Amino acid sequence: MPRILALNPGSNSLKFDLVDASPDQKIASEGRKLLTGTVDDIGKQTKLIVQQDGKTIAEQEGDFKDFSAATERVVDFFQSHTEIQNWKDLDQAAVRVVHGGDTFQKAERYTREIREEIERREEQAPLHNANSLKIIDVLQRKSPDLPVAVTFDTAFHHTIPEHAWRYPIAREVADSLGIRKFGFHGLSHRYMLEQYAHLNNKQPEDISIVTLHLESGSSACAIQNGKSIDTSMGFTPLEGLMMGTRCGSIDTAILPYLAEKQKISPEDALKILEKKSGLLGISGVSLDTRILRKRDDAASKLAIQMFGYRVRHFVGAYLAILGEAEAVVFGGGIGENTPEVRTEVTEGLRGWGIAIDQKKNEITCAGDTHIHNRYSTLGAWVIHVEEGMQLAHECVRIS
Ligand SMILES: Nc1ncnc2c1ncn2[C@@H]1O[C@H](COP(=O)(O)OP(=O)(O)O)[C@@H](O)[C@H]1O
Ligand SMILES: CC(=O)OP(=O)(O)O
Ligand SMILES: [Mg+2]
Repeated sequence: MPRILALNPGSNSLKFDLVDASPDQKIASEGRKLLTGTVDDIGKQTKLIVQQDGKTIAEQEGDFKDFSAATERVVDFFQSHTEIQNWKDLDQAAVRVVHGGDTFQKAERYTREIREEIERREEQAPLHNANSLKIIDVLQRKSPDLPVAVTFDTAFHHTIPEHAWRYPIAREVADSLGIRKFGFHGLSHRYMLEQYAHLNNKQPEDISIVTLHLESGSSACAIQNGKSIDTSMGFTPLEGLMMGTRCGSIDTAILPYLAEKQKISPEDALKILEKKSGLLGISGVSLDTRILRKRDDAASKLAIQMFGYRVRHFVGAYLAILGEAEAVVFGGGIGENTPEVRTEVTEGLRGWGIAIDQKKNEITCAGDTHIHNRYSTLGAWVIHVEEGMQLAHECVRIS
């Protein structure tokens, strides 16, 4: 089986997985994850952590000032731990790219032309696209013969119909500037769909569900008959749900008002919405629900309550858009590990038929499971999203 190093630059972290994946496998979870690792809080003095079968096998402190420095250390780790992984046995690197616009519908072999497309979208994904290129540059410098493939968050959403991807703003202006909804986190929404179908012995094309990718960056997706028909992120990954540091959807008139009143540029005003808002901005403490859920102060409680409220708002909208749906699926660091958020979301959906088994909801489950009880007519599931396995799955087919 081809051995793939999957690299996933998030807004805040670099995640990586070493995966054996077969071009014949039907879904990502059929692959085998050999190692997994993260460098969290890039830009700070932080740690590279590598795990094998749930056990930490390496922990290295360092100054990971950017994604290039983090990737260097990841490659160094693999090249120096030949007992775990002989670098020469590696068949491919698979790199997540957040913004591929409407150009890409599947994974691609990395080329100069692909690089230009990624660069063209940098402005619209300022926390992401440039970092994918930094990763690729380091890989190509340190290992020039290693084939590199890329896959795009936007690809899964190319099925969204025009009435949903078009913003209700002047057509000529929007079309001349390419302003439209693209949607992101496609790897994760596709993973949740295919895993849900697998667990329920169904084909993805027979599934209509709402998937929720909830972590530092968060988004919801309405999936009808196996296709994305709407998603909460838009032209950029700022729209939609409240996130770790991003505000999500707000009145657009706030941006110029903020700039004028604070005597700052629109770019600096945007930075407040991108980096100083969300869970961090409301709690004043942290973007991390692991910290917030243990705190008793009103601001931390409000942050979690608002986060859940806004997720519920989108779930309600997407159930209405779908007309018929069989489940709501929670995934991502927050979706998988924060029962308070799942309660906040599902309590309000009792009228739609969701009935939760509170015990199941409280325990952090290791595997994928449903958290509804037997009276529930709408399912509620927690699926542990493996974006790295999905990356490997999508890229192995082009090698
Ligand atoms: N065990 C946990 N308990 C509660 N919240 C968690 C846990 N793990 C992760 N989270 C939440 O998920 C966020 C990070 O998610 P993570 O999956 O590491 O990805 P990313 O950096 O891509 O957003 C954290 O900031 C925190 O809010
Ligand atoms: C698109 C996006 O916001 O990605 P992430 O959640 O990995 O930062
Ligand atoms: Mg992420």
